[in-house]
Amino acid sequence: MGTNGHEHVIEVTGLRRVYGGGFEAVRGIDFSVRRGEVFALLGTNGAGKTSTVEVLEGLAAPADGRVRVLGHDPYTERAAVRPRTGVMLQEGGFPSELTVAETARMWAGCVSGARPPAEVLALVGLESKLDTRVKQLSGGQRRRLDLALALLGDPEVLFLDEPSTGLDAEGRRDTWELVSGLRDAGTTVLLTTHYLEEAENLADRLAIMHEGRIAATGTPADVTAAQPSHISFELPTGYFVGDLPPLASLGVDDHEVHDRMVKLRTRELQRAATGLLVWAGQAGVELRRLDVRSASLEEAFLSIAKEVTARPDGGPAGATAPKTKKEYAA
Ligand SMILES: Nc1ncnc2c1ncn2[C@@H]1O[C@H](COP(=O)(O)OP(=O)(O)OP(=O)(O)O)[C@@H](O)[C@H]1O
Repeated sequence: MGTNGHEHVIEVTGLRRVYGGGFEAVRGIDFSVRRGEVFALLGTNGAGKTSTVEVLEGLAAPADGRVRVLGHDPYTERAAVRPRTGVMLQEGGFPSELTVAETARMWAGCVSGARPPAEVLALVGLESKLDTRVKQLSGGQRRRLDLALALLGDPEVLFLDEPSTGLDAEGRRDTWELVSGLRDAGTTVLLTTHYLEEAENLADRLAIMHEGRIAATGTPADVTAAQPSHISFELPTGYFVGDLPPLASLGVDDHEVHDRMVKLRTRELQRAATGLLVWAGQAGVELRRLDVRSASLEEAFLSIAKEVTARPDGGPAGATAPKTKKEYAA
């Protein structure tokens, strides 16, 4: 697709990434991100999110497949892509003796047409820490500094690897507001996160990665719609489950009963809830502790994660179990 109008500014086709020891961390994935969209990559630990984002950032070459950022190959055409993108790595490393203001000035020196450092530091709420040495910042404040530096070049595309890890609830909200504001101003954002609430709040579209593949993708609503909803209530006194209308006829997939609490799972929430309430109205009974709930992104995520654990080998599809990042670093 072209690079004007509603173009895809990030395009990933058949991407594979294989590490030195032969471990295939990314096993052929496809997705694209449109201009001005926030796209979230979610996944279990070791799913391959960072391995994917590093290729998009031009830090590593794919073993196979095609990746384009703003119409360019980010690895071989780094010079064309880098000035138009902002990158917040999972672990930013700064000289710890420099102050916040010095760090931002130093970074600005490496960016052509950089925004005034004080401006981006104010955007992330670090204006009162300008003279504080980096080593004296809290973990959350360092993440904010990371984000400020990613914004210095006023990027068209922003890569954020776990931007709110280590932030307190307020800091996380501030980051969400900042990212929403950037999106409203036309910035395309690709972020990885472990916070499902963050993806639900921020992402226009998302992909859930699992063992190097994309297990589910779409808008948060699309992804949750694929999961069953739940209805629970207490069986009225004197009634048995068999007294309820035939559950299959209400679109109920399965049910369980514990201590008179009935739990129904259905992909047709309205039909099931209506059938149940009409039955209760006609029978003249009250359904105590009634709870009707659509699936959440968390349920979608957990059901994908559960599929792994339920598999006979209980582990990743590859022959060798992946090592931790620390083991590789050792
Ligand atoms: N340098 C490396 N060499 C070999 N394997 C690696 C290397 N870095 C990561 N891996 C492996 O690749 C897989 C994917 O790692 P990656 O960091 O991309 O996952 P992630 O989804 O970002 O995980 P997390 O949520 O834990 O950050 C993991 O199994 C990891 O152990």
